Amino acid sequence: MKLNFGILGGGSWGTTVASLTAKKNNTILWARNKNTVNEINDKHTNSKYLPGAQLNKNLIASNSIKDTVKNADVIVVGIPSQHFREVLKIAKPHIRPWVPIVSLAKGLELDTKMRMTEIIEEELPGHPAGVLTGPNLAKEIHSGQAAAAVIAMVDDTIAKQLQHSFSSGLFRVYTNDDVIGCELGGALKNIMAIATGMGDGANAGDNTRAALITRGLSELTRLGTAMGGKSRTFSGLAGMGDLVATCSSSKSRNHHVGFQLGKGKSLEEIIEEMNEIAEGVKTAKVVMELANDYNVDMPISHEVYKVLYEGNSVHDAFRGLLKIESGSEKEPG
Ligand SMILES: NC(=O)C1=CN([C@@H]2O[C@H](COP(=O)(O)OP(=O)(O)OC[C@H]3O[C@@H](n4cnc5c(N)ncnc54)[C@H](O)[C@@H]3O)[C@@H](O)[C@H]2O)C=CC1
Ligand SMILES: O=C(CO)COP(=O)(O)O
Repeated sequence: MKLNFGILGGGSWGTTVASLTAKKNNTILWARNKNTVNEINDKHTNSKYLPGAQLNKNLIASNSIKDTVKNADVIVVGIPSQHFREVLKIAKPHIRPWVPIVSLAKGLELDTKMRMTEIIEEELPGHPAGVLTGPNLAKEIHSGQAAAAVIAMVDDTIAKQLQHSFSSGLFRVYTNDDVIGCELGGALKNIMAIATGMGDGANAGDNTRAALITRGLSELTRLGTAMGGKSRTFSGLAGMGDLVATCSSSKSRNHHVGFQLGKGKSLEEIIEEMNEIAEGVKTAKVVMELANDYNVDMPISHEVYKVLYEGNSVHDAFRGLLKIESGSEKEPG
């Protein structure tokens, strides 16, 4: 069945998902920048966020949130986490009742520590809220490389319908009913990508990267399960899958931030030079508070936090991690 998709956010991931859904659904993409809207409609490109990528010709872009959402059967939100709520509030009066809302964002709200589906439930009670997540580096999807994702919704019937609507050719979508686990997997792995980026930038080596990914997985599983996620989710696409892709890819913006820190640049310089969002920078702050709230040990995230916000160097971070006594792999930590 052909659905009407209303997608909010004309950055690299919102545009990519819109181009995918436009293959077999009616899709309108809202971007706040008029030039981006005109470029997508006239040339089928978004050169600011996806240089060189050719978008599906059926994709329509709009500068009006109202026109984007008013007839939509599904709303997809590709706005970075710290601005997610403000855009949802503007869209809210124009969204039809009971329409499912799917988040693409991989972060947590700073002031409230909330996940994006919690924000959806708070702002739009009664609307089924879900997340599309997994190892999905936008630029690879545009170059026609295969990828797998997860649509997580509590309601399995809606999840299956959306699975069909989001799937296309080389983009394979699985379902999961663990919204909390899937959402946390996506948000927490960004901090680990900063950590492996730091190691790569400082030439720490492949063994170090593997150790960080593996211990990072147990760290994010520990917090994720304490917060209500299912441990199995963290070994799936939304957990280990995304962790491996992001922690080992120079295409990841979070890895890029870590890499540049490893090369000795300051966070301010790195952010200044970037055109895109690296969610892990802000998520690291929220995660320190959550680790405290849930009494969970998060040594890697803590070292990343100290480099980002307390003036520690990347070498201090590695020294800090090496000082921690190695436990047993049999224990959950
Ligand atoms: N790019 C990727 O490969 C993937 C990104 N994600 C997630 O998707 C979310 C969106 O990221 P990207 O599209 O990559 O970011 P981006 O940095 O490419 O673009 C961000 C978009 O949000 C818009 N935006 C920012 N602040 C806004 C505001 N206050 N009001 C309205 N629009 C605003 C910008 O204009 C831009 O269109 C993030 O949470 C990211 O972690 C998830 C999977 C893959
Ligand atoms: O989440 C992503 C791929 O799955 C994108 O990662 P970055 O935001 O680090 O580029």
